[in-house]
Amino acid sequence: MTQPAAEPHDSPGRLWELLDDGQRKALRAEAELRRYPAGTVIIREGDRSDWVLILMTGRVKITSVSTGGYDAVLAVRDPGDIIGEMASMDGSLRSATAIAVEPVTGLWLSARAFNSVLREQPGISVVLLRIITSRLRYANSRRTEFGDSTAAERIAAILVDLAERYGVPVADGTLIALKINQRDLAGLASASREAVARTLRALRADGLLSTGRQRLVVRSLNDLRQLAPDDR
Ligand SMILES: Nc1ncnc2c1ncn2[C@@H]1O[C@@H]2COP(=O)(O)O[C@H]2[C@H]1O
Repeated sequence: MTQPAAEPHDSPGRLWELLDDGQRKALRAEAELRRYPAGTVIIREGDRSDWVLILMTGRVKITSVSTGGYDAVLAVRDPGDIIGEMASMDGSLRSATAIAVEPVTGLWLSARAFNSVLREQPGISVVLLRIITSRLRYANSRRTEFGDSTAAERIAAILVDLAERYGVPVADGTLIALKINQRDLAGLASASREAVARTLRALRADGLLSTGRQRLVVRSLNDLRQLAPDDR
């Protein structure tokens, strides 16, 4: 799989890429390398556990049980990102579930070791703060952008985001190089599965998208952008 594109929405970037050599060395000194096969539930929502994983290879999807009772995808985390920092920093239960979409390797640190490195290297905390601030900004913008939008517009916005982050040029457009199903799209767009199926059908009919088994090709990113809510 190709390297992910930079995150949209002015993200500061991924933790590992933002650290200097000394900061990386301090984390590495306290870490164990752990591996998780594709499909592993690495973190389970509601569990009481406290450790972090800095992803070195493989992607992870972050899901949370929605009011409808199914798992809604909140985000996809890429190599360089950290997961598990929330419970490790505030001692609360795990806020979401993290599932390996691909085989994952990462640097694992207990919360105690992680917090002690943060105390020794306050620069890492500053980077983390920037990342968490950007996540809140993104959540806020999603709420306002998505507030008045239709399900079809939200789905279009999510497809644009995914194509920008994970797009690989192919003969007929931009392939979203990420295993994602209609249920995942529904979670990301806060839409029903029926709305996703209907919207994908309409986009296919309009020649904006082609779909196969877990294969999505955006045929015209510009046209799709026109359908997404305005202030993206
Ligand atoms: N909205 C989100 N965007 C990205 N990552 C998240 C989001 N919500 C939760 N997570 C990650 O999922 C993890 C679940 O365990 P924690 O609550 O310890 O820490 C959480 C974060 O690392």
